[in-house]
Amino acid sequence: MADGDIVLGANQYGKAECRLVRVTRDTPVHEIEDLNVTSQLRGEFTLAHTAGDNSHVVATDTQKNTVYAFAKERGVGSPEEFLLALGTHFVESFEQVTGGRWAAESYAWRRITVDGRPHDHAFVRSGESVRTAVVQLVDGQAHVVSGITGCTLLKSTGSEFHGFPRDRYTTLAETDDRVLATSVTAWWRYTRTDLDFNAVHEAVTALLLSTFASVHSLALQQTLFEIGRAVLTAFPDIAEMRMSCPNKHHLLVDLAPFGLENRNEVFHAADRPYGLIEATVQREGAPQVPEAWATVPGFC
Ligand SMILES: O=c1[nH]c(=O)c2[nH]c(=O)[nH]c2[nH]1
Repeated sequence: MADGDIVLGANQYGKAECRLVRVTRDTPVHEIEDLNVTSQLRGEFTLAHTAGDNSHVVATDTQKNTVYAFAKERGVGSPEEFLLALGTHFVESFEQVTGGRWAAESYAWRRITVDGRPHDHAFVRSGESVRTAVVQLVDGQAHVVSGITGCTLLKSTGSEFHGFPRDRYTTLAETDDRVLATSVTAWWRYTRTDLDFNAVHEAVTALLLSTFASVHSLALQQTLFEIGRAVLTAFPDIAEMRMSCPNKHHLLVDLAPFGLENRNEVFHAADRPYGLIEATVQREGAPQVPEAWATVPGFC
């Protein structure tokens, strides 16, 4: 190959956003699992790009069909297990597939209550956030990163912000009582693939919420770190946690022109611009695994 030749770099391909609803109807009490699954293969696909030779190309249509067939044959169970099964299948079935990325969002439903009783087969979309998972197979190693997105939280007190530097452009008043609101996107990386992912996900989410509520916040940065610290302390199988949180500013409305006092009661919920606070919380000295994060959107 001569210097200056044009060659193919990193690539992956697959079917994005396979919307999958699995109904488990072995008894009159049905269960539903609702996912949006993306499958992307990596491996030896050079000739498909450079010569139009598709002999290695597992069609994206086949990848989509596999998602639905697996839902029938093995069920979902948890998004993480489902994605691990998909990835393992493609790597083991096709020599040219050396790895890939399998991702899912999952949406929660709860039963509709009728006459005080949960209905057998009628549901209402619920959930305060969307659950997310990314499984990657890289050099024979499985990386599992789970998370939540769109989890909107608010504290009406118990939040301060002061002590920041002031220069000629600073107008923000110091405060020892403000509204703190955010929409959490969080990801955490597991060190194992044989966990009860549903149970751990529920427990991590509950701990995230309770820590947000109970930490007396001196800044959103501090709240994020405390959430990460709580999660890593409680779950030894989680190696690190990343969070991306807009600071959804609630601006005190000046009611003085109307002769009214505003004692932290009336706010303008501003939508932009917003502070954007992002942080990783990790165990000191633990090995870094950048390949697990490379395709998780929005993180440095
Ligand atoms: O929690 C906060 N962190 C900041 O960095 C910041 N900056 C700002 O203007 N308000 C806030 N609030």
